[in-house]
Parts: sequence; C-alpha cells; structure tokens
Amino acid sequence: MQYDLSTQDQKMEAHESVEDEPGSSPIQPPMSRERAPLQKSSVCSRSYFMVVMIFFHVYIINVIALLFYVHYNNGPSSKEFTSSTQHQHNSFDQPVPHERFPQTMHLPRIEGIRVGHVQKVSLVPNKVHQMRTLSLKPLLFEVPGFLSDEECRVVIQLAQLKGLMESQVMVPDGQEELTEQLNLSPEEIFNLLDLNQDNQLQPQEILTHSRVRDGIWLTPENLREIYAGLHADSDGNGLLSLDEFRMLSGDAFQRFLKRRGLKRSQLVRNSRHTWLYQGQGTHQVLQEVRKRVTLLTRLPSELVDLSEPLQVVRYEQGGHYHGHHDSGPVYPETTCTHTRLAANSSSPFETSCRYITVLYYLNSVEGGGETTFPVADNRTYEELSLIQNDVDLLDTRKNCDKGNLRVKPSKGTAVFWYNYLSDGRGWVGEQDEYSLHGGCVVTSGTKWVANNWINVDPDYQRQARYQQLVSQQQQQQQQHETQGEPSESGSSRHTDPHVEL
Ligand SMILES: O=C(O)CCC(=O)C(=O)O
Ligand SMILES: [Fe+2]
Repeated sequence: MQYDLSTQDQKMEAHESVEDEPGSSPIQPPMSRERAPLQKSSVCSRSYFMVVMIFFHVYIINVIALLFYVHYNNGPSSKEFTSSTQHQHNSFDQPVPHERFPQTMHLPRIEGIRVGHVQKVSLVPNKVHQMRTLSLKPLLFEVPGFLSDEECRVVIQLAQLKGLMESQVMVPDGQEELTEQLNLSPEEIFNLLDLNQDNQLQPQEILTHSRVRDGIWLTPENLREIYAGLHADSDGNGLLSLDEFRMLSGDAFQRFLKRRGLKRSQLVRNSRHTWLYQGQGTHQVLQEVRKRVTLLTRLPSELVDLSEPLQVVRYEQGGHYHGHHDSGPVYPETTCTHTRLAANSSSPFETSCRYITVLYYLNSVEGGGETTFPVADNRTYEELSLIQNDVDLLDTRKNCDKGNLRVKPSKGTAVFWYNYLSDGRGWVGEQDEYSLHGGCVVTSGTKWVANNWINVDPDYQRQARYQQLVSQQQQQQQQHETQGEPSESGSSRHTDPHVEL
C-alpha cells in the first residue's frame, strides 16, 4: 500500500510540473513570428495535461478496483465466516437460522514468500513471535517459543495422567489372503506392480506398493531375506518373474516376517499417544493453546474448535514414525472422518481430512528424533523415486540424513504445514504430496510431541452441512439443559465427532 501511495504522489508531482512548463508560462511575451509554434506548444501541453489526467484517473480507478478485489477475496469472506463463527458461539443464547450460514467461505492461507523468510506474528499479549518459512512445498513454517516451558510441562503431565496407549497395535493375525480381498489373480497383481512393464518385479516396484501392509514396514533387506528364506528368486537375479511371483501367496512377505517374530521397530510407528480434549471445561493451558492455533493459522475459530483433540505422543529411545501423509488423497468418493455426520452415505474411502498440521515439540531431544520432510521443495514428486539403490527415503530409522529437510526438536517450538493445496477459489484443493514427513528414530532420550490437526472437508457443502448439524445439536442440548431435561444421550455428552477417541 505504501508503494501505491508513493506512486500516486509521483503522479501528482508530474501533474504539477506540467502546469509549470515554461512553454505555457504567461509572462513570456509572444513574438508574432513565433505565434504559431507557441500556440501549437500550448495545445500540446494542454493535450499532454489531458493525457496525464486521464492516466491519473485510470490509475486511481485501478487502485480502487484492486482494493475492492483484495477486500472481497480476503477480508469480508473471512469476516463473513468469522461473523458466522461468532454467531455459532452465540448459539448458546439464540438459534442459528439456516439461511445465515455463509454461502461462500474462504480459508486464509499464509504466504511463505521464500524459504528463510521471517514474519512477525502476535499470538500472546506483550510478545512477538517469529514465524520462519521452512519450505514452500509443502508450505511449512516454524515458530520458536510457541509454547512456554510451563505449558509444555502441563501438556506432558496431563497426557501422563490420562495414560498413553501404543500408537500401533501389534499385527492382528489370520487376515484374509490379499488375493481373496482384492479378488484379483496373481497375474493381475503382477501387472499392477510391474510399473515399468518389463515383465519383472524390481524390489523397488514391490516396496512402493507393499512396504506397508498390516502395519509392518518392509525394507529392501527384509525382501532379500524373504527371497532367500522362501527360495522365491530361483535364478538369484534379485528380480521376480511372473513364474517366481506365482509361487508366492499374496501376503507371503508379511507372513514370513510375522513367523520369524516381529519387533516394534519393524512397525510403521513405534510410539505411545493419548488425546486431550481442548474445549470448555478443560485445562486452561489446553484451551489457550487452541486459541493460539486459531491466531497462528488465521482460520475461522469454529473450524479449529470442531477439529480433533490434541494428540500427545511419546517416543522412547528407539522410537520412530516412518514417512507418511497426515491426510488422505482427495477422490470423488472420498469422505472425511470428521464430517461423517453430514455424509449422505457411508463410503469405503473414508480418510482423515487434516488441512493443517500444527506439531509442537514438548521437549528437546538428546539424540535423533528430528521431523523429516524428505521431499520438501523437490522439483518433482515421484512415488517410485522415493526408493533408489536400496535407499528408501521414507525409512526414518535409516535414511533421515538423506531427506531434503529435517527439523530438530526444540522445547516449545511449533512447526505447522498445509497438507492440502488451495483449490484456487479459497477452499481446500488436492492433497499436497510434498507434505510427506516422519519422525526420525530417537537415538538417545525420550521425545514428546503434540499434534493439533485442523480438519476441513475438501467438499465445501459437506463441511457446511456438518457445521450446521453440530450447531443445531448444540442448540438442542442447550434448550434441554435450560429446561432442566437431560439431553437425548445424557447431559455429559459433548459434540465430539471423533467417535474413535
Ligand atoms: O514425531 C514427529 O516428529 C512427527 C510426528 C508425526 O508425523 C505424526 O504424529 O503424525
Ligand atoms: Fe504426521
């Protein structure tokens, strides 16, 4: 805006200097033989003046149009949503008529500018935080000192008080054969796995599609052990032909590893976690953290308030979380877990729709435990090139040092990133594949982190319907409570869509 104003000032100066032009000055007595040229010059300067004036007006109109554009693309839409936010908060006092729900909601998205760019943000009174851009793909930021030491301590203690559970249970046995589940012949599966269609399966092709099955993480070494143990690669060339593949059952790899005995280090994730609700009536620190997240992400507060509770995670020495996306890809059939209430039908493609991840480091880790973003700001994203020459970039026990970006845990620091791109119209678009990340193995000490995921359904209508439903439920509950009646499912019930919690 300052730039615009100064440009405007320059135009004003240009305008003044036109009037002061010596050629149009009245004090110079015109000589008869110079009359014609003088008149011409005054006509010229007048038309010059007109042209400058026209440009000046067009410029002003453009600036006004630009201001309107910016206003209606950011300001009022989020205001519109915010007013609905306030409205929904007020729903404890008065009903929310359907037609008041905004027809268009825009999600503000923070600009990264460039890697290393620092923006000042105001999140708590009397303190300015620095928000540094760590990558543009995914759009990823770091905010040191987001939580105070005291807040980190309270969150850890509340989690311990509640009790943590294994993040991943040891593999359930006796599942259906993969071929039966898929209803595909071995030839059909072979063809699907054979990405380069050379009639042979490279280890890379097998791992790309089967490295995670039943929660077990398959490595290139595992594959070699399995081939040797099952005599699967009879010609010993390290590749599987169709005939060799036919000799194996659909889940031969995982079955082999299970029979040999599994350790927790062979799972996708080796940690313990719990969930802490952050709504009314919970510890003040938890509510405060959620408010700060709303300020940080600049999202409408009802979106943040209706999101998953805080997930607190503890990794012991040797703990890890292999590379993953926090959200699923968006297909037409995809439904989101959090808006299940508003879905018209149940879908087999239900996934977590986590628009933003806010990850807090609750302690500084003695050794290892970094968060890795192996393909951050890569030029391209190709699933197949994640595994090359026995190096699987998603393996956070072995290859964290080979990824593009690693964040060292530092007590109180928050990192946050967008798991989805924008759809270009202010709503959630495609999954951002570059948001791939994981927790590197903790080599010394313990690591505590917490996740706040902000849930948004890429299907705008479904998100809107879901929010309306929640708001109506809250009103009904409120009415029951003011009339002294117990609500349908008991007065202690809160509107928590996360039934699995
Ligand atoms: O532990 C980390 O650094 C990453 C954790 C993570 O990605 C998750 O909990 O989803
Ligand atoms: Fe994650």
